Amino acid sequence: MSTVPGFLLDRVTVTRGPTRLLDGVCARLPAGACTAVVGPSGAGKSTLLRLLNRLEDPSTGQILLNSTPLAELEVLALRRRVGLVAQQPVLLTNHVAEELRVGRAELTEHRIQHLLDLVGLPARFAQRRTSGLSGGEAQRVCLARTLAVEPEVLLLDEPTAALDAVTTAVITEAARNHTAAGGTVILVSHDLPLVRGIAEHVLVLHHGRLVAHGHPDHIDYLEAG
Ligand SMILES: Nc1ncnc2c1ncn2[C@@H]1O[C@H](COP(=O)(O)OP(=O)(O)OP(=O)(O)O)[C@@H](O)[C@H]1O
Repeated sequence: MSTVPGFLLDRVTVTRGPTRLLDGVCARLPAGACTAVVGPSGAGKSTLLRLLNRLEDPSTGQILLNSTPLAELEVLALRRRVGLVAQQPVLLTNHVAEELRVGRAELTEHRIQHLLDLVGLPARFAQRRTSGLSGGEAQRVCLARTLAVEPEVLLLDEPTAALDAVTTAVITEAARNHTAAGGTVILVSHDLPLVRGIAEHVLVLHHGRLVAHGHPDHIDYLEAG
């Protein structure tokens, strides 16, 4: 097998009972770029994303990261390299500063201030209780918590769905900054203007199958949106 930077999906199938959520998907998700995964509801987009940090495993086929099978990597170590920002923010602690230290206990005050700044939250938010945050603020804290671990890959699962314009702009900027710094972004989104704005590469799924891939300018699915 040749060395392929980024993820390589090799005939990946995911079955649940009689249902094929993904069906023989072969794809490359290049390192250092933003790849968007698009397609209609139920196409298997979130399932694909969840495979990339092993929240799920393929039923058959395999996934390689920089030519190493994910199955050979220790799961927690993989999740530090491949950070997920989910559609619904899930906060795990009572205070924002504590939340940012979930994956990196030694985070300094200075670094916490920097992370809050990156996600457009004022410094005083470090002392805020997580229970009082708005949906957009909670999503930005989740993004900061993921960035705190400095993952090489950022998985964004519908991160801007039903959020305010400021939060959407912050997440878009974070995705751009991540690839500009050499990192990899995999974005699942129904927001086709967002996809056109930040993705260099698009995968189109339909009924669990990869039906098109390439540059956003050459993807009919984006034109229809
Ligand atoms: N555990 C499961 N058992 C059976 N079917 C499942 C299971 N998990 C997901 N599905 C189904 O698999 C299909 C793919 O789900 P997935 O969440 O990956 O789609 P999606 O493309 O992300 O959809 P959306 O855009 O609506 O979020 C859906 O039809 C879903 O209902």
